[in-house]
Amino acid sequence: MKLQSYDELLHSKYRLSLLLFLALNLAASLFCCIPGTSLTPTTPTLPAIVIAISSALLLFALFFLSKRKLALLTLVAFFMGALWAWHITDKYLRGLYIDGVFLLFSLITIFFISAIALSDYLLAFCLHIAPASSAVLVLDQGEHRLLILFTLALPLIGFTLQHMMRRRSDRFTRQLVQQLYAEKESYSDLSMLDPLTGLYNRRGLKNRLANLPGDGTSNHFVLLLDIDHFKAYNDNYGHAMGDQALARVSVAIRDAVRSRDIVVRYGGEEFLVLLTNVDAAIAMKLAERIRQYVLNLEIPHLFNDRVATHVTLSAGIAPLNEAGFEAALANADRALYVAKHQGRNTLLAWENLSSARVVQTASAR
Ligand SMILES: Nc1nc2c(ncn2[C@@H]2O[C@H](COP(=O)(O)OP(=O)(O)OP(=O)(O)O)[C@@H](O)[C@H]2O)c(=O)[nH]1
Repeated sequence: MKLQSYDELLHSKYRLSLLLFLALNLAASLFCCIPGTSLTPTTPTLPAIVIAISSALLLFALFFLSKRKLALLTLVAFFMGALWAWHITDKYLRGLYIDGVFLLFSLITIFFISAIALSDYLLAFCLHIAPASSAVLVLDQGEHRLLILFTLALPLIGFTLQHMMRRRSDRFTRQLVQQLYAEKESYSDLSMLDPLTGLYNRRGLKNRLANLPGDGTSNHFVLLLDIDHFKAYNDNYGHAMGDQALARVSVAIRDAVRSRDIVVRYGGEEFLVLLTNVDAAIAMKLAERIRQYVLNLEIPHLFNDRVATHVTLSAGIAPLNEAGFEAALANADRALYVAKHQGRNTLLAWENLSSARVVQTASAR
């Protein structure tokens, strides 16, 4: 789950609470308005009618007009609470309910609506019950003060505690989602990197290829590089030294190209560089710079058979065109193959294969 979807979940919870709150207010106010359903045959009060109409209109608006988050709950809760207080006062002052049952019944109805719909929103909960509770306390004139206070205090304390617990668990869930998301990101980054060299692996290359910048007309080049006689290096200097040499060569390759070029450890001692948005001349210059940087490392390799006394590499380069990446890779591979056979420590362009012109041969042989 993304943080965004967690926020969407909270948003839909908010929306549902608002809908439920309005529906309960509508039902309760209709109960007060419809003749024969009320406790006494009096005409409906104006606030009850206003509650019914405004609840119905808001419900309609929320259902059909907007899916956006409208921060209405607190405002609507207070508005409805004030109307219910007015309704209770109006009815009570008509003198039909003098035994206190009406006040308690009204109070419990308001609490019921709040408890069902607003239990997650403490401010809205308090604002909804406050006007009616104050009205009931004033109208009762102290006759059932203890009973009313008990009816008020018990749910209020209960809901405050419940609200605090829910806030804690919401915070915890949000942190958890955030943490999981961050870990997922870093795992997916790690899975795209080669642990020895820190360069992209094939999975990383695939990912970068999928998000390659440019509009399709850009000039990209695939450069394939292979360390010369690396088996002999391993055999003579040991695998650990071989690893060190690979790491140093990787740094040299990375240093030789631009930050927008994509450097990949393509196989054991084979590297791939995707030179992006570059013309052929610059691509050749960058490729040659890699060859030179690796030579300049002066990693001793006395078994680099007739090539040099240091670690060297050979390279093939080919343009990435409409034929696609696999075709460019195959072309670069062919050029690399020929470069190896032409003596190694050599850079060969695929276009020059027919004439087998060596662009740069070993200057430091
Ligand atoms: N130390 C080390 N060696 C590796 C690693 N991956 C591949 N190799 C070695 O690289 C060597 C590649 O040898 P070959 O494919 O025969 O090629 P080469 O000896 O470089 O000869 P040419 O490519 O023809 O110049 C093998 O000995 C592999 O064991 C690695 O991660 N660490």
